[in-house]
Amino acid sequence: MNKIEHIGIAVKNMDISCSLYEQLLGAACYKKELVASEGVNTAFFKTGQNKIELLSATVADSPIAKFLERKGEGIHHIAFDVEDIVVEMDRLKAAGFVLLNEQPKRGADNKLVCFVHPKGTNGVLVELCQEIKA
Ligand SMILES: CC[C@H](C(=O)O)C(=O)SCCNC(=O)CCNC(=O)[C@H](O)C(C)(C)COP(=O)(O)OP(=O)(O)OC[C@H]1O[C@@H](n2cnc3c(N)ncnc32)[C@H](O)[C@@H]1OP(=O)(O)O
Ligand SMILES: [Co+2]
Repeated sequence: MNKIEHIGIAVKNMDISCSLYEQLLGAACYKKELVASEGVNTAFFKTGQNKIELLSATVADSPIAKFLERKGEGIHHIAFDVEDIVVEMDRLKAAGFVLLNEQPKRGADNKLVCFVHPKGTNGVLVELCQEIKA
């Protein structure tokens, strides 16, 4: 795991939260992206080496919608940057962690991603991110 790639924050209203985080961080959102496969709209902010990812739900039956229903707005996941996501997935599987997708899947911001079940990480949803090189 190279570094924290982003911290994912679940929000109810993307426009309101984007304005709030632009004020809070003193930085404009540099990318907004729909990830239909996850039922999310995302908005990214750069904070030095790391990023903040705001996530709002586009469909009722989606991870973010369910999270908001259960827990309300707040930190949803921590994403780590990895060199080779398949190598890391194999390492974590061998170590007994439960992966939520068998194969890397397309995430936002030009990444391949995989999620680790929070049950095995002290209740923290962890995401692995590998940059898709041109
Ligand atoms: C990929 C695009 C973008 C990117 O960065 O590129 C994203 O980050 S998209 C982010 C949204 N997508 C995901 O989160 C995919 C992975 N998540 C899942 O597969 C599910 O959300 C899962 C399996 C974590 C939970 O789904 P489930 O249907 O089981 O939800 P429940 O509400 O029944 O919860 C079960 C159990 O898990 C706890 N839980 C749920 N979400 C979280 C969370 N974010 N952090 C910590 N714990 C979480 C929930 O509290 C329940 O625990 P229990 O003890 O049973 O109450
Ligand atoms: Co994420």
